[in-house]
Amino acid sequence: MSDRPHTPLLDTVQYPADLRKLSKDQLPQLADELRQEMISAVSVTGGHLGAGLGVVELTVAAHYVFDTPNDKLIWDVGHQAYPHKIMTGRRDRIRTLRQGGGLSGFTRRSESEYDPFGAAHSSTSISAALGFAIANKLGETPGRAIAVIGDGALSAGMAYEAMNNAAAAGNRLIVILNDNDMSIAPPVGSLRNSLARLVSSGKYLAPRKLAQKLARAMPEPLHVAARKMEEYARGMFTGGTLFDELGFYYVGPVDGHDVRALVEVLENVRDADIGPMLVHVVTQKGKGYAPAENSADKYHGVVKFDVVSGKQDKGPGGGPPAYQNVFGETLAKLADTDPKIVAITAAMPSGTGVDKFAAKHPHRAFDVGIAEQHAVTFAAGLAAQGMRPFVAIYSTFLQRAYDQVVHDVAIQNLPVRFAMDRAGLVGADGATHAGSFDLAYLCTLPNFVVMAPSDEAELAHMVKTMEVHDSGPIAVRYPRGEGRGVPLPDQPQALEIGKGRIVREGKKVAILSLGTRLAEAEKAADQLDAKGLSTTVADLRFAKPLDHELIRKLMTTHEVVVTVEEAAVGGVGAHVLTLASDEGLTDAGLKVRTMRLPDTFQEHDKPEKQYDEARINAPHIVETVLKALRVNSAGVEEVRA
Ligand SMILES: Cc1ncc(C[n+]2csc(CCOP(=O)(O)OP(=O)(O)O)c2C)c(N)n1
Ligand SMILES: CC(=O)[C@@H](O)[C@H](O)COP(=O)(O)O
Ligand SMILES: [Mg+2]
Repeated sequence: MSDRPHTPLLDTVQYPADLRKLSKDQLPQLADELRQEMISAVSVTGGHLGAGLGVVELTVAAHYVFDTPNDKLIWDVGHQAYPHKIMTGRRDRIRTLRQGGGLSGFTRRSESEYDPFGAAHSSTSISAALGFAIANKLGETPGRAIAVIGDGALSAGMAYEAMNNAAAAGNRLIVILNDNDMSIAPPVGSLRNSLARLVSSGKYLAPRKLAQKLARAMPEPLHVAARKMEEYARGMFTGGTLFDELGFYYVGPVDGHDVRALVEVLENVRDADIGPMLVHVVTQKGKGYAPAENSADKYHGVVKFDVVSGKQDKGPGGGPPAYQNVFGETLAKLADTDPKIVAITAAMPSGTGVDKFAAKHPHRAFDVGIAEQHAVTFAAGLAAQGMRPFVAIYSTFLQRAYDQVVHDVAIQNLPVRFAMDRAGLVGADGATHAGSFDLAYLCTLPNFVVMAPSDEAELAHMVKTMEVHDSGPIAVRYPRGEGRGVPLPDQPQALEIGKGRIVREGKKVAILSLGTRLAEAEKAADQLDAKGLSTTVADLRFAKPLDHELIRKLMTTHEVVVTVEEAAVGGVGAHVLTLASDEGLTDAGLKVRTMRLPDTFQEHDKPEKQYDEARINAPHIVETVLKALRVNSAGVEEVRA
């Protein structure tokens, strides 16, 4: 059921200016209607549901109290910003979320003036907000910057780097910590315990008490007056929190679902002039929608679903396994007999398949939180001490740890194993999550081995290859989603490093494929053969080291060589061209064409459409070959001028 809810009050609010005309007593009803509208919208689009449900009241209160868009409200990650989008002039498009041509699933500067800073990778909000605040200070411009950051995102070092630096912003900077005691999975580490202690009394800070405390913190006359108040000194604010040490005035804990209390607390915070403040708001991920509240992941990310039952439209099931699960299960199996294997995830246990490993080997599985840099150097330390660490990180999130990859792993030639999931285009999450750059950023590093499987069985073999490769760093990249449906090997076999394979042999055209484009390469070869253009298809397997022998042979025996990969320029095509140039293979007139992702940040859409737009599907391979040969689509050679 996706019927639209009845929302009389919400219908009067298109922008925050409309919201500010309402009385505080009307806000709970508005929040209820906003929540219903969001559930209804996401039921037809899919997307990030639980996080947004948890911040409905916070969204209303923040826009009610602060002067957005002049005050800058910056949502960390942006996956919780759907209620914010509904309240900031985008309700008419909310049912296009994450669809081709529709609204982004995250905040985006190009989408609205109410999105002052784009996001999707976590833990950037405080730094960005500090930038706005300091710019206002230097420009003597009024306006605050408010960063809303989750407890999960607060596990990343960047958040502390920003806080450590924030004093200069004064009261222009406000951090709202949205503590729902959840990341995608339950949060981890000592920080979680520390936050739990702050909320452990079960009592929330009353706005009245906050007003008194803030008065005490203000300059002397007020301070003295406030000290005389009866309720002095026994409030919830304890001082001495980590945040105080970092120069913030800690306010909390505050009930994040009591919209009236939230408004009053934020009004007090807005009006206090005592330096940067951190408001600790306690919320529940999935709040107000029973199926989300009751599910283990709080409906962090969902596909379309039935609103009444909460049942998600996951299809019939029984299809090929997802790459992430092939990785996790293969590694778990190898670890049965290899006590040195350790698996590390940075807050993505299910997304990376590390949960499968953890189920069998809990003491050798580490979720380090959203801390990719730490994950990589932690693995480097493990490797230096003789362990076999596998760091499973989405390709896009590994970008954050590039210096650790170079400095801590590659330069020291340590055998850290990198499992890079979500390589290539990922669909609805769009450009921020596309794994486009890993080949470019890894293949240039001395010491690295870089692989890409063409199907799930190849992935199993590559995991085995990584296990036994103790002489230096090794990485494998594979896409989001299901495999091709090929049988998985009982005993994965280690591949010979730097050796590709011929999948089919021809004479005139050679397609060198890396990764799962192989299926498209084979389709293209069928079509080229049918036109009388006999085509070889090679599965390179290794982007680094390249199979020099294979490539040299194909380049000296074929008329056209086409490379194809699911990665940006600078990947395997670039390295094949470098090899060809180094060896003079193109000197005799060989035609080489490289097919790769375009030099643009592609918009969110269905992956198949994105690949079509990228022009690396079978028809595009055929077209590229025909153009290189100056042959028309009927296979007839064009007369050259
Ligand atoms: C650098 C980075 N690593 C991992 C992720 C994947 N990710 C997105 S949301 C999320 C959980 C964030 O938890 P929290 O900040 O508490 O927000 P909540 O979903 O609980 O509202 C994670 C791990 C990411 N977006 N960015
Ligand atoms: C917001 C975020 O970064 C994650 O929730 C991400 O959207 C998950 O992507 P997958 O669905 O590919 O695991
Ligand atoms: Mg959280």
